[in-house]
Amino acid sequence: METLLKTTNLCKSFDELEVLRDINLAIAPGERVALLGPSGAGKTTLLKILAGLETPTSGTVENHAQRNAFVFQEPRLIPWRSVKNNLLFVNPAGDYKEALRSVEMADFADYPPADLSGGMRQRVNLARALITQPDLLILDEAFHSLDLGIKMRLMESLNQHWQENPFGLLCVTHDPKEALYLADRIVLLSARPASILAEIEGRPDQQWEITSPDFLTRESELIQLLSGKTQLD
Ligand SMILES: Nc1ncnc2c1ncn2[C@@H]1O[C@H](COP(=O)(O)OP(=O)(O)OP(=O)(O)O)[C@@H](O)[C@H]1O
Repeated sequence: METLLKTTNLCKSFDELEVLRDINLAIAPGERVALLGPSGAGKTTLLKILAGLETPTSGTVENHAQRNAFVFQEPRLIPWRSVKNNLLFVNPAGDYKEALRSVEMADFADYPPADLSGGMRQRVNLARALITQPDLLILDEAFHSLDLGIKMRLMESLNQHWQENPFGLLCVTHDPKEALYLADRIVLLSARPASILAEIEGRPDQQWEITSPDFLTRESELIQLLSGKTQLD
């Protein structure tokens, strides 16, 4: 299998605190993977290692992506630039209008980030990642404080972007709905120290509807699995 991103026996401890244990994760070009795990398990730490913001205690990361885009939990917009100029800063030739439209922020191009709500800043953060046309997009709870309606529409929009130009996606979430909707494959993590418990199928095809009986059945199975009511095979 051609690999876009691969971790081998990745381990991380902060002094005595063991956070990641032997994470072996591989993502192929154009593949979408969700990391689903309990709060405090070590998911953000894993993404920070992938972004080069933390060093692993042991193990390796291979990243073959040409253009990586990271969306971290807290928006990291440049405060003195308008929304539009935050996007043009990362890609001066990019279509900022289209990027803002896809996150329903087209009317706010000239706003400074300080005049937006937290959820709006999160959406601009996502637009800023999309405008770089990444071949690897890494999302850390990118939709966490958004209401269900906008969350669904943004996930649909992300899906559209992917269909037009498939990119590798690694998204970290607590939300089974998000994992099932966005990802082809779901990696379940244990509580800290995070290790991989299981890998299960996510979205089966492009026709997958979030309100279909099939989706709801899978969602409830996943919730049971996460709450420990079902044994993994
Ligand atoms: N720089 C650091 N120094 C010491 N401990 C840290 C550091 N960064 C994270 N930790 C600890 O590592 C553990 C995992 O944190 P992390 O943020 O990776 O979890 P998470 O799975 O992303 O959580 P959540 O889903 O709640 O965001 C926590 O116990 C946290 O306190």
